[in-house]
Amino acid sequence: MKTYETLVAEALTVVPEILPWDLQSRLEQAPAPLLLDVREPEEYAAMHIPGSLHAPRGILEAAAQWGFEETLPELVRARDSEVVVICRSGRRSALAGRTLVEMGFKQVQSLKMGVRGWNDDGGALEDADGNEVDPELADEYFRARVRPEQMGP
Ligand SMILES: O=S(=O)([O-])[S-]
Repeated sequence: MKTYETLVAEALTVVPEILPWDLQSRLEQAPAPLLLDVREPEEYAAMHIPGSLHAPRGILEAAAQWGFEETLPELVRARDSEVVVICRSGRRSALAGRTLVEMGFKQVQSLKMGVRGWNDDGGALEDADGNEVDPELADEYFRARVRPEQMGP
């Protein structure tokens, strides 16, 4: 049996990470990498990095291939170029990144610390209407809320 942590650690052996401040500088150079947010729809709607494409992990494989209702042409076309996968804290993005690597994507990176780290580093976030999100509200939104019964025996 593998734990969540083990699965993420294994994924990170094939998916390099990029730090938020390095992504900020990377975005200043052309061509910019494709930013792919794989969080759930309500998470993306609440706040995301401006310009990021959204493909929840649950539909990632179909989004990354031609011929499906979920196909995202921009993502399929990025197979040979840089893709930075994004989630809240950098775990789901590692797992999703591994899937993309297995599907033949050549330059996949995972945003270390996710949108949470991006916000901590002063990166801009916007909501579903394109309004800028207050960094302090974002900080509160990203705070982990693990209930006692979720901690296990
Ligand atoms: O999976 S996660 O890093 O977004 S909490």
